[in-house]
Amino acid sequence: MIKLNNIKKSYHSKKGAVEALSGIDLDIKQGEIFGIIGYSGAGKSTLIRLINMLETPTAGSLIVDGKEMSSLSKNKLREARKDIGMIFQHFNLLWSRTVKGNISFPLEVAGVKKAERKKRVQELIKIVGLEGRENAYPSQLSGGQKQRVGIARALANNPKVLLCDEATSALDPKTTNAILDLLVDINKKLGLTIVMITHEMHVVKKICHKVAVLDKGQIVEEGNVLDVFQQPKMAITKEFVKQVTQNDEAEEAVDFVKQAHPSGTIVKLSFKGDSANRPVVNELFQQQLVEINILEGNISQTQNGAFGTLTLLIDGATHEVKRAIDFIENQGVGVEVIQDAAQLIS
Ligand SMILES: Nc1ncnc2c1ncn2[C@@H]1O[C@H](COP(=O)(O)OP(=O)(O)OP(=O)(O)O)[C@@H](O)[C@H]1O
Repeated sequence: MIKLNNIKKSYHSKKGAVEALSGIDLDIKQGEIFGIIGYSGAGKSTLIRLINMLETPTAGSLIVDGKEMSSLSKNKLREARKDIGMIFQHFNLLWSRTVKGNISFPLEVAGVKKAERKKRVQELIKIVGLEGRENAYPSQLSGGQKQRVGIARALANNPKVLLCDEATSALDPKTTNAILDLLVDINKKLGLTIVMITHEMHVVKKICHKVAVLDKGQIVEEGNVLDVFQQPKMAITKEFVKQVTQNDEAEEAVDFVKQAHPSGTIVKLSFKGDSANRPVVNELFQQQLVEINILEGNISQTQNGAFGTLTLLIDGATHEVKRAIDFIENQGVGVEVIQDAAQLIS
């Protein structure tokens, strides 16, 4: 649905040229929710604004729904943009228009007749859950409701792609989750391709199928969300993953146990997909060949399945500890030895 091939973008400022994007390749498939994560200044806004040609690339090819965007005439580009909706961090609503009026606006611009417009606005209000708020002005709405208006407006002309520019960054965690649930719902019901830029890994974890990590104008890592969470390769990706997996209190507890039980073996298990649902530890308990203490654990749900970690203190004869770890690994569970009292790794 969206293909970027060696896309570059430079800005010229008084201080000289700034290369915001230096050779981006991306292939976003129809119906995917694709997250692009990066810190401030990484080039996220530039990248997302390129997809609907609010910015023009300095070099490279950009194909959306089979069309090379940079070679379209003004009229053709206007047409192509109808297939690409966009929502923003600060909603960008028209403050003098009601909810109805805001949602109706892109339909008016597209020349849709009044009766049809009215019907479509009602449909959109239902999709985004704003029934009863049709006549309210933006100043009378909560942040979440404002973003719902933004979403309805972006969907008005039945786009194929929805671009989300830090769409939940101005919202509290509960409202963020409600808006993310709505986006997943829309993706499923309408088969819409969604591209989100964000600096929050929670957003990626909750709704994206794939993720690309943007750093200094380059994609440094990309993949299926579950794979990236379980095996982040680059240091920057590890930092982002920690945003949702790090539990400082649990780490302190593990440090305490390490000192208190220097003769125990501590292992961190990582579960992914199906292995997260297997009663591996229960089976070890039942075998009664080693002593097991659970030190910490967590599980997260992504659009590609569950992943989680469990830290165990295992005590017993060396060969039994080794057997227990082999057993765990044979169940498709990752094992990282944190304290190697049984000298498993020689
Ligand atoms: N219009 C512009 N003129 C000059 N430089 C620009 C312009 N827009 C962006 N830049 C520069 O390009 C780089 C990437 O900016 P961009 O806004 O795309 O990053 P970002 O990841 O979206 O960051 P943020 O989250 O802070 O908006 C930055 O160095 C920025 O200063």
